[in-house]
Amino acid sequence: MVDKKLAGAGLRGQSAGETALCTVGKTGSGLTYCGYDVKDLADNATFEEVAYLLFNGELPNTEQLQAYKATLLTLRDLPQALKEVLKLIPADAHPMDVMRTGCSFLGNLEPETDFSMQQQAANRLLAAFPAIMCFWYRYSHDGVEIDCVTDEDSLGGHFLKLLNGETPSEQHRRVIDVSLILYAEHEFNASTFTARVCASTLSDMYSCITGAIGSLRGPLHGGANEAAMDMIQKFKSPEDAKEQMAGMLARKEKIMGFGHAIYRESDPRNVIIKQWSEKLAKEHGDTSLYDISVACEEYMWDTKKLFCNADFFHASAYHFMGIPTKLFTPIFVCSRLTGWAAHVMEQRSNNRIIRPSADYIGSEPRKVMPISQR
Ligand SMILES: CC(=O)SCCNC(=O)CCNC(=O)[C@H](O)C(C)(C)COP(=O)(O)OP(=O)(O)OC[C@H]1O[C@@H](n2cnc3c(N)ncnc32)[C@H](O)[C@@H]1OP(=O)(O)O
Ligand SMILES: O=C([O-])CC(=O)C(=O)O
Repeated sequence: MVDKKLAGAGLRGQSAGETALCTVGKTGSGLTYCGYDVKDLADNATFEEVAYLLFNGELPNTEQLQAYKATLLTLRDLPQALKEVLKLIPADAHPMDVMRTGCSFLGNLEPETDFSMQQQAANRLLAAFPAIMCFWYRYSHDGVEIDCVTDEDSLGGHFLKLLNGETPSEQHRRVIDVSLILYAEHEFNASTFTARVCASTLSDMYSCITGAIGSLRGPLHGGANEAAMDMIQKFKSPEDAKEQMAGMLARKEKIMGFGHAIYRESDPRNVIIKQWSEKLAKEHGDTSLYDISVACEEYMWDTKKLFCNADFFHASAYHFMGIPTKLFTPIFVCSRLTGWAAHVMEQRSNNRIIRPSADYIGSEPRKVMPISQR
């Protein structure tokens, strides 16, 4: 993994602090959580183990994992007042706005009044996010008030069961788990940095996470998985994809799901989710969307040396699992909450308010003229 040459706008290449949580573009496949390669974790761990790792710095043993999952299990249901708020949000609302409101409102009901409650607040959001997303979605789209408690052992399985009302297959449970692992943490990305800036003012956990959701929402960040889906669905065939992408590039449009602020040659998460997308395509019985995605990948590399980031093959993978496109970025929230909260805790453990300087490019000093003379 070669480092991208980093310089210029967007604070690129400037260190904005220290972290023990993650490296991006440095060693191994290019992404590590607390020293573990993301591929190793995706192959050999579950999302709950990764959440525990990010919060504690070490992977859990069997007893610790069982205890952690048992804690999360008790925190999955939503307070009635939050359900009532979610019922007020219309079906055409942006689901990331729903997540933002859900997070913020829970912070009103169960505020983090003291930093000794930080792990509790993080656990609560981790356990409740799938229900916040699915309760709103099923109520606003199908008029169904779902039960927010399921017998699914994992958070990924819990989400799929809340969404579909039926027990997910082993393969779907595994894919969603891998996806949650891949999205969990990524150093000082825009949304995590938002959370850390907020934490540096000694604000509460819910405010930090609400702000981070707002940053993740944009199509240059987490919103790209949804935008990639909208794009590939418009392509009729691999040949059509290449033709249309040529037009987009000629018009200087950004191709969503490609490129990265740090990686230069590849995003290590892509190869993992791409393999799962291929498996799911075969299970689905129609591989055309996967074939179109592969054509996009080849075309972008051949013409622009741009590679798929984590978001691109997530689009087809989620689609093959029957997940509505509008829920793609909220799933990212359910996962990245672990990284965000771990960064908030790390910031608090050695805090100085984050307050950079700016290069002034405005007017020279001048006097206020009376309004009648302007
Ligand atoms: C999980 C995540 O958040 S991963 C990121 C998800 N976001 C996307 O997929 C959105 C599409 N991608 C992008 O907009 C960008 O690649 C970003 C925001 C991810 C990174 O931005 P930067 O670090 O500024 O990109 P970078 O410096 O590599 O850009 C180099 C050139 O490639 C172009 N470029 C980069 N990505 C793309 C793209 N996806 N489509 C078309 N052109 C692109 C840039 O416009 C730039 O061209 P220029 O020099 O003529 O201005
Ligand atoms: O690191 C970034 O800039 C964006 C990204 O891939 C992530 O947050 O997962």
